Amino acid sequence: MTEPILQVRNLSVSFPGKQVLNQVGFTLNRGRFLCILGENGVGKTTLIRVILNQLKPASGSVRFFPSRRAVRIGYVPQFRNIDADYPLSIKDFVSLNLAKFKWPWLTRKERASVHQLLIKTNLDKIRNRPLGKASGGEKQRAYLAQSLLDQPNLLILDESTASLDPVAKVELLDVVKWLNQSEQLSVIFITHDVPLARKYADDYLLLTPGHYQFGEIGELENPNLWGKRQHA
Ligand SMILES: Nc1ncnc2c1ncn2[C@@H]1O[C@H](COP(=O)(O)OP(=O)(O)OP(=O)(O)O)[C@@H](O)[C@H]1O
Repeated sequence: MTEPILQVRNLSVSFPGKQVLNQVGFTLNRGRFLCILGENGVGKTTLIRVILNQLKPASGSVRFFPSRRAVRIGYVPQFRNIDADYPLSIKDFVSLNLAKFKWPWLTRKERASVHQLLIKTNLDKIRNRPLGKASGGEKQRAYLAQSLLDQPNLLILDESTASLDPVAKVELLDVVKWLNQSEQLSVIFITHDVPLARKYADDYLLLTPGHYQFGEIGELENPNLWGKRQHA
């Protein structure tokens, strides 16, 4: 086992009239791929918001190792469609997050790092295509490339494969898994897709109302994520 990068302990979150997370705890070790599973409304996004320090928990703690400063977090959101007439090329979209305070153009070093990211995410051949004309999977890989610009060591994918077709899901997650293994990138992947979690994750955190399970993915019994909703 490697050392931890993130440790969550006894985390509870309540909204008016509703407890969402109850004493949740888990450890993400460096270079591990963790998937967070759970039915709609159980608190997956809430947990991520606490980890990103956007929400204060009622109790419990979130610790980063060796320090908060040493952990750079990349975030890939849920798929959002982009208008077909969105004009920026894939390359320019990926470069958007570079802080261009002084010069509007990219330095040689910045161009090289964007170039590398386009190769890593299999977008280099279509780098000049307008993002609006790209497929759903290509758009999502462009978000992934953009999130990698700051060289994160923790990547959070927030239902990023939802609404992609099976081939596009695999293309995205193959890149993430390759980065996870070759660069020791730690990954948190929120998904409803249990087979996909089994294919890519090392560890799982299953949130259920009032409870949770955490362990290695091989120990996960088939959760009925939809049972409650279907019978409600
Ligand atoms: N700011 C808020 N104020 C009040 N209730 C909230 C707030 N944020 C989230 N909730 C509620 O907390 C619960 C958990 O929401 P959350 O978005 O974390 O669930 P989730 O597991 O990510 O769901 P999904 O799979 O549908 O995205 C939901 O019932 C939601 O309505």
